Amino acid sequence: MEQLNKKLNKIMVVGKNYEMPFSKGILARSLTAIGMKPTQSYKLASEIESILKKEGITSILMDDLRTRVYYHLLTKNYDTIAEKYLLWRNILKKHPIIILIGGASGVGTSTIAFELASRLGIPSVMGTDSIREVIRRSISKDLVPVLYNSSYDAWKSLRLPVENFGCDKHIIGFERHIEPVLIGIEGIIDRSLTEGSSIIIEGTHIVPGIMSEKYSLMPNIITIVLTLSSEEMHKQRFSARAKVSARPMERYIDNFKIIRKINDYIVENAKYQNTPVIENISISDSVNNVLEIISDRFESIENMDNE
Ligand SMILES: Nc1ncnc2c1ncn2[C@@H]1O[C@H](COP(=O)(O)OP(=O)(O)O)[C@@H](O)[C@H]1O
Ligand SMILES: O=C(O)[C@@H](COP(=O)(O)O)OP(=O)(O)O
Repeated sequence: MEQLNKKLNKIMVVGKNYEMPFSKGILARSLTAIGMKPTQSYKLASEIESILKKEGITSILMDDLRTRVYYHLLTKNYDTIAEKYLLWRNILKKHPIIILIGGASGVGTSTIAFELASRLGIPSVMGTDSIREVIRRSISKDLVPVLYNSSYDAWKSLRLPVENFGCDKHIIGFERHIEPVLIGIEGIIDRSLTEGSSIIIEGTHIVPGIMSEKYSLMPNIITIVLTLSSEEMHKQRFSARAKVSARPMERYIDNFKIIRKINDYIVENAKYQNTPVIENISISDSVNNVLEIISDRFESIENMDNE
């Protein structure tokens, strides 16, 4: 095998449970995640690859690769980045990180989730609309009709006449709609914690304060809410999405007032729960904001070891 790797000029990176070919892209993204400019990250990753090849290495342990990256950063005078790199790698290695990204339809939860996953090397991203689809298969429409609507038109399936609801019927519909989905979300979180694997769960069904309280006490479960204060910008996101997916914008524009109400409701809950709220105007600013929030949690995540 080693001979073959040499012939193919391939370097295998060996982790605890898996091995994969060395990728400059993956290494560069992990450096970008801690604040290095993409061009510098890629240059550094290329330098490390050249050194490994020059030394005739065909297989390297993940831990050894980390150490090499750390020292290479030091030799290039990236001292702060080197320390940050070590800290991030140690945290991600020792603890599963569960990132929950909530926000009304169209504010950008899936976009930010995928971007974050790529930067952090988190292998799983799960949309709450997919979780909802699974739950739909196990709960009949007759039993929970609101589950079969979208978040913004669930109110149409409320059984009692709408005037019987003291509160806002759209919000009651939304709350009833997300409730069964929470069972699935919590199941996935529990499974990830038991397996020790990191995951990002995103979608409109993530509402601060509505999930079981035990999760808010775990520092490695990080909830973030995205919003757009500008209604105009929010509307434009639906048309942008319609251009690249099979989701027509009309449905969302027709229900826009209710979607905005859901946005305000999620943001209000977030503020009440001290959950960070990010204005998702620029993708890179939003991602950097989330990365900062995660690194602010490092100390408490590390302390989990001592409890
Ligand atoms: N920060 C951003 N800047 C510009 N466009 C964005 C940004 N975030 C998301 N988008 C775009 O907006 C649309 C809706 O985003 P999406 O992630 O599908 O929303 P959600 O998952 O919250 O419904 C997509 O076309 C996406 O590419
Ligand atoms: O229920 C909802 O608000 C959206 C959630 O999906 P995102 O827009 O958040 O991806 O799903 P829909 O039923 O419109 O397919």
